[in-house]
Parts: sequence; structure tokens; C-alpha cells
Amino acid sequence: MAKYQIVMVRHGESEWNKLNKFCGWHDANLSETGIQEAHAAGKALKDADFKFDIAHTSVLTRAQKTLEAILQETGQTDLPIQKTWRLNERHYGGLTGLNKAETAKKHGEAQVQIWRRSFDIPPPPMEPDNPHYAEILEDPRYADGPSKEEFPMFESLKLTIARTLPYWNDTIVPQMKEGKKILIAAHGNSLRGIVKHLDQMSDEAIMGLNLPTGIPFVYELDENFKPVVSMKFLGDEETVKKAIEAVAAQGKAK
Ligand SMILES: O=C(O)[C@@H](COP(=O)(O)O)OP(=O)(O)O
Repeated sequence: MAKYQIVMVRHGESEWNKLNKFCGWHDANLSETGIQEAHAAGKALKDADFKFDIAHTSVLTRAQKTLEAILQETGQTDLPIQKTWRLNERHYGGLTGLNKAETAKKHGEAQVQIWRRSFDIPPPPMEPDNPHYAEILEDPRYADGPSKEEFPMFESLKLTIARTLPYWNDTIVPQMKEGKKILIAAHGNSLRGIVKHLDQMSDEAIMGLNLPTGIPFVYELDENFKPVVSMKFLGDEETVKKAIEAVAAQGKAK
């Protein structure tokens, strides 16, 4: 029997999703389409009568703006919001700012698939000559963490999970135990990490999972936090399928 319910959503399309660039910790804004997706996500949640007690998001604008639009639609703009770098997108290292299709042309689609979806093979590190190096490292939003030692220069999914899961276990799970209804607005890969954990997916199985932008999904969990209902999208099957396929295709050479 389900005891807990939690809703998660990947932010709406960002300007860099639109340009098909590896984004990671670069702070891209939402595109026009992304803003619309975020409002549509909010409407879908309102139509399904979802109300929340607290929301969690990353420190990146695209996730926060998505959350704002959703809460406008559900009429909960005063909801308490906790922001943490632990829900940030994975750090895409030296790939940050590169076009995914051009990178596939240069290094091959198989290599890009490894960089995008392998569990533990990280992208190359971000070097100081990367145009986004200082912008990310010196961003005042990271003044309270991660520490200098923790600050990533690249992340595989495995490394992303290593910093996201403590937040899930130490902050989100205790709130669920208190009976709080929770919404998480985050990113393709920080959420893939949580999904892998919840569904106990193998390192191979998670490689096949792509999350669409701006479509909320629901988990229902039993008293041991094992899924009774897994990743139920609030959207019609065909739309969700197409959106997932579009994300998977971003790494194809054009
Ligand atoms: O960093 C990025 O480019 C995308 C994910 O890219 P892929 O792993 O799907 O290539 O992150 P998001 O748009 O969810 O913040």
C-alpha cells in the first residue's frame, strides 16, 4: 500500500536545451517554450488537484523559474521553497557550452552517448581556459557550498548521485515521514539519479532513461520508500513518448 507520494519535474526547455548545448552548471534561462511547458506542468498539477507543503529545487534559474510558474498555476506562490546545489544538474565539465550534435560529429555518436548516459564514465574536466570556468566557480550562489574540496570540475551520473542522495535521505525523506507533500523541480540528470535510487535500477538500465522537460511525474512509495507506483507522468502517453525520444536524439550528429 502506498504511504507516501512525491512529485518531480525536470525544468522546462532552457535556452541551452534549445541550442542543443551541454549546459550542466551554466545558468541558462528558460526558453519561451520552456516557460510555456512550466505553466502547462502547473496546470496539469492543478487539474489533478495536487497541493504541496514544501518544494525543493536547485540553485539554477531554469529549475527555479519552472517551480515559480508551476506554483503560480497551482495557486501556491507562498509555498516554502528549499534551494540546494545538491539538486543541480550534473556538472558537464569540459563539454559545457559545446553543441551536442557537433560534438557527436567530432567524437562520434557512441562517445557522446557514453558522456551523456554512462553511469560512471565522466566527461572531461572543465579546465581554466573554458569560457564558463570563472562564471561557475566564482558564482556567489556557491558561497555556502559546495566547499572548495567538493566543488566539481566534472561529474558522471555516479558522482551526481553521490551528492544528490544525501539531500534525498537527510532532508526529503524526513519531511515525507512528517507527512509533507513534496514537489521537486530539478534537472534531467539529478532526477535520473533519484529515479535510479528509488527504482533500484541497474547501472545499465539507467543508461536507457531520458527525462522530458516540463512534464511532472509522480511516485507513490510504501512505508519502506519502495515504489508502489513508479514515474507516472502527468501527460498523455504519446506526448511523453515523443518528448523522451527528442531528448534521446539530442546526441545524434546532424
Ligand atoms: O546539462 C544539460 O545539457 C542537460 C541535460 O543534458 P543531457 O544529459 O540530456 O545531455 O541538463 P538540464 O537541461 O536538465 O539542466
